[in-house]
Amino acid sequence: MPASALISVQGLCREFHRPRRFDGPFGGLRTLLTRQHEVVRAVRDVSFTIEPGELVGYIGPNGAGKSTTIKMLTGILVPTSGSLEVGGVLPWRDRERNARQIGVVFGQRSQLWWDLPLIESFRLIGKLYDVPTDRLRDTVGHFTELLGMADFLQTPVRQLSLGQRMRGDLAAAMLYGPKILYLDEPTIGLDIVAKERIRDFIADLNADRRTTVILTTHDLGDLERLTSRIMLIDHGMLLYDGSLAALKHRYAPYRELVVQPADLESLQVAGTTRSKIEDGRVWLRVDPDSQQMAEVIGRLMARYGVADLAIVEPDLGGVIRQIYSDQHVDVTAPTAPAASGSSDDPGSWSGPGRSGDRDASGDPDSSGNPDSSGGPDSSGVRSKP
Ligand SMILES: Nc1ncnc2c1ncn2[C@@H]1O[C@H](COP(=O)(O)OP(=O)(O)OP(=O)(O)O)[C@@H](O)[C@H]1O
Repeated sequence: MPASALISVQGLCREFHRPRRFDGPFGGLRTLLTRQHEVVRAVRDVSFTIEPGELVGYIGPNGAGKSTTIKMLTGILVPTSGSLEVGGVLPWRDRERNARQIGVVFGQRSQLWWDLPLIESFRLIGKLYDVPTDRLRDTVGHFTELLGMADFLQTPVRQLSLGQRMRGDLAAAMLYGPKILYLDEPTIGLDIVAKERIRDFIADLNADRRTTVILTTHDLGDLERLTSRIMLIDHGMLLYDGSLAALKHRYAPYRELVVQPADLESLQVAGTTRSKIEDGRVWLRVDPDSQQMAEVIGRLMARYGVADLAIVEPDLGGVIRQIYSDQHVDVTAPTAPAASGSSDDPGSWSGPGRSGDRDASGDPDSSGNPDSSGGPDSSGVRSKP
């Protein structure tokens, strides 16, 4: 692990065993009688390191393995194999020490006391984490201002709106000054104003306190606003680790000019291809590596009367949709020979490789299988090149 890394994950695997379900007329009965199990490889041979102060977007479609990874990082789940270290601690072995250095916010669940006023939850958390009274008061005051919580500090948590509760959860997770913040869908279900407030708060924490943030989200606005590094997981495998800009460039290596010309039909501009015509406007695709945008615009303006013109960045939503829909992987056994991936700089793409240390361990999670060790992944996988 690099000497400077705060989080180091090597060959991390996590499997779950679940009953095999049969379809068809007697499927239910067969499921019940056969009691066969299948192995779900929720996380397969994932490796990465995160430096102090990074703000990383951990993304992937539903069921990709994001929450399972976060649960291992927070010590809730024991890895089937591989190794992970967070601030010098093995999270699943030393959960208490790990808990002191991390804050966790799950968008769908609250960590606050449901029946207590929000401020009382804060006080309790301060006590649990031995925060000196003065410091707690200052921190609560500061967060109350930043997150606009003054109006509902005395309100029982069960009466808070989703946006208010989320602000409370975020503040609670940071009251004791953890160096790492795990955020699982922190803006889910919020209106645009509430989202912005939460994003600003996260950005400030990262900038002012150098809090390391690992953000799991399906909201592309969160990614655009907050993250420069993206780790993309699908079917349990880390497929991409690199900058957001490189990801866009790989999948949408073009810019678009949106033009409202006087004469729609005759518009032909050298160095561009038409990608769309809608509402009297034409979308012209330009490859910025081979064409100077200024020259293309110059050619366009010289020949045509143009009422309106805009330059459009590649749409991250389209990029991500394309990546997700390109994956063809079966997450469950049986297995087939592996294909290997390759890397790109600055972002790297990877397929499955060999897992790291075998480290089969006991498992507090009822759905896990203590006997299942990971080991080299031999699943049939087609991954991004
Ligand atoms: N306790 C469990 N028992 C059995 N299978 C599980 C368990 N937890 C997760 N899985 C399976 O592991 C895989 C990864 O799930 P995980 O919750 O990590 O995905 P995710 O990327 O967080 O998805 P989402 O975006 O929908 O929250 C899925 O196939 C899921 O069904």
